[in-house]
Amino acid sequence: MILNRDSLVAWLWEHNSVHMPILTGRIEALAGLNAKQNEGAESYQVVNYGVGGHYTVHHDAIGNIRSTFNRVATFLIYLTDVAQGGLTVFPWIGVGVQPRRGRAALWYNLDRSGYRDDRVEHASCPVLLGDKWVINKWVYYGGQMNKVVCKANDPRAGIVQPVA
Ligand SMILES: O=C(O)CCC(=O)C(=O)O
Ligand SMILES: [Fe+2]
Repeated sequence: MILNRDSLVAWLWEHNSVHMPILTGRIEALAGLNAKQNEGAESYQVVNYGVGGHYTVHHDAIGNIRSTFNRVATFLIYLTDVAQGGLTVFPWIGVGVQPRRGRAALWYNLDRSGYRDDRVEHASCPVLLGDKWVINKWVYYGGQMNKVVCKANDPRAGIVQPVA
């Protein structure tokens, strides 16, 4: 038994269903990021928690390494309402997200230098009543080159564009 986590996990790939590329397109439109599997992101991770199911405080970034394959952002989609419990909580910033079918949360795991931002440690509180289903989309740092760094006049790029 894994103590820090009690949930079932499966992976969904872009080619597994015609719906996946549509979902990816929506994530890209909302987040302004490249969320394509391999190129800019991981495949989808589907998670199911039953009563008592939880995930203790953790960080989605892999270690504290600057890697183009580290998870710059998390797009978490809630597939179900949960009758009681099951919130996603961010203890350092004091935010809790109540699962609601169709709701999504987006946060950045890395800072502008590519190191992990400890403030976004989070947990999934135990499900008290009902059943919780979510999908994770982890977006890679390196996949955003043409979305942010090389896009003219994007303030997130941190590059001052010469005024003509
Ligand atoms: O289920 C949640 O609310 C959060 C899931 C999570 O943090 C993860 O799978 O990394
Ligand atoms: Fe997480």
